[in-house]
Amino acid sequence: MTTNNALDGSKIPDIPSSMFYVPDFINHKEEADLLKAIPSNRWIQLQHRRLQTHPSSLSKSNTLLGAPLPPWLIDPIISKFKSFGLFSDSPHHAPNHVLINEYNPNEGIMPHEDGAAYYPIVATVSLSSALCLDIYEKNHDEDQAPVGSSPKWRVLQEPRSLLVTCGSAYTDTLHGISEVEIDENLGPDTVANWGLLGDSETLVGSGGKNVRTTRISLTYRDVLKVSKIGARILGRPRGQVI
Ligand SMILES: O=C(O)CCC(=O)C(=O)O
Ligand SMILES: [Fe+2]
Repeated sequence: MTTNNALDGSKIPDIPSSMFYVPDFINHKEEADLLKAIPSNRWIQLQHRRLQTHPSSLSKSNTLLGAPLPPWLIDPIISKFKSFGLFSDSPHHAPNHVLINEYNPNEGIMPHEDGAAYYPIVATVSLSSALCLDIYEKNHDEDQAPVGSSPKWRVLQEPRSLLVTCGSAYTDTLHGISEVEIDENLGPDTVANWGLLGDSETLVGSGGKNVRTTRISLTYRDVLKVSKIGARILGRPRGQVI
């Protein structure tokens, strides 16, 4: 991945190349504005979290119906990505799709990979609460984490932080969030991005525990296949699109 060196000091050590962690990527006001802008009528309730998709969910053939993202998902976040050179190598040179996940304490997501519908880079902005993202080495035979296996690495995502996953971290690992109320045993030897955290002192003060509150994540991606059918219906001259 090319960036304009802005992420040079943010690479998480030990994890396969590459994951980058940036604390305080957005400020408190930007966080509050985003939380207010998330529409309350777009949530889809899943068993262990709720989810919304912008501009829309992918079709069965992993195609996105081309449409702009809403302005509140573009500014300030995508503008900041540009200043880091993020997505400059991806086919559309910017993310075109955002999943918003909300987890209450005790909720999470099973170990999985994000897969081939997307260019292999995902940028995650966390809001409201910290929690640990667990990273597993992929079992190449089964394309899944061995049942009952424990994570090889843990990444603590603080509110307002950015986590970028690309390259073999995207293709050769799985990620998940455990269904616990408290992330425990957090310290320099157990948290891969410990040295990059914005506030490790509070964690030390609380005996290495993070008591979760409701956390929202915005995951930005570039969907490879985009259908221009919307533009065609609107009557653009033939031959101009696709
Ligand atoms: O909430 C997160 O940080 C991870 C979400 C995730 O893995 C996904 O939406 O694919
Ligand atoms: Fe994921």
